[in-house]
Amino acid sequence: MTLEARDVWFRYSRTTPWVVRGASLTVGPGEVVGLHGPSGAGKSTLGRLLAGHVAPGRGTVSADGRPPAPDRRRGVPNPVQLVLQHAHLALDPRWKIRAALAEAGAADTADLVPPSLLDRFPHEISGGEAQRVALARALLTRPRYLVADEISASLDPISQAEVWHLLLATARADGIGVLAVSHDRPLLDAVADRVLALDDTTAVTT
Ligand SMILES: Nc1ncnc2c1ncn2[C@@H]1O[C@H](COP(=O)(O)OP(=O)(O)OP(=O)(O)O)[C@@H](O)[C@H]1O
Repeated sequence: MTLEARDVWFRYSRTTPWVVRGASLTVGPGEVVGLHGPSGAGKSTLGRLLAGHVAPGRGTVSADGRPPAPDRRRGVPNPVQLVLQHAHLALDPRWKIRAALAEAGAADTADLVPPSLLDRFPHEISGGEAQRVALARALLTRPRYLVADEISASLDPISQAEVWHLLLATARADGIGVLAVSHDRPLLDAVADRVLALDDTTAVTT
């Protein structure tokens, strides 16, 4: 039972260079793996591949042995959820927070989102609060794995700590495997069980 990329290659079109070149990594249930590397090395692209938002040109991606994808026929969400840096962009500006969470099947959000936020629109909450909502929405789908791509890069230190506390406490309690993508090596050292480097030429190394 793992989230796994095996010798994955990806390019955005047939005429452009490969941006992920033979990357392999695993994330186990309840494990927090950091992914670090220079700008443009392909970290976000690898995160999108692991969440099934794009398909590899070569190699395979699997979550507990299956391609990461929602089962729409049965109404089962994607077991791999992706949370990104700019949370406001992930929230529909026309929907109040309560509705955004309800769409994710949220019955009880009390532990994840302060009730005072529920009747506000996304433009009426801060960046840190929006990231908390985006994270809550992903967690409420009860994922097996979560790819957290620079989720705290735009936040002040207090909001950053709150978002990571929420994520790590839930991941530990529910056995969710986390791939934490960041430029911030000290952050990864603080939150991850192990940190991998995606260098700008080839694959993931420890
Ligand atoms: N939608 C896209 N279409 C074409 N090329 C893209 C697209 N998204 C990313 N790229 C290119 O793919 C390469 C890898 O980008 P990616 O965002 O995965 O790197 P990264 O390691 O996450 O970078 P950063 O740390 O700066 O966010 C870059 O050269 C980028 O310009």
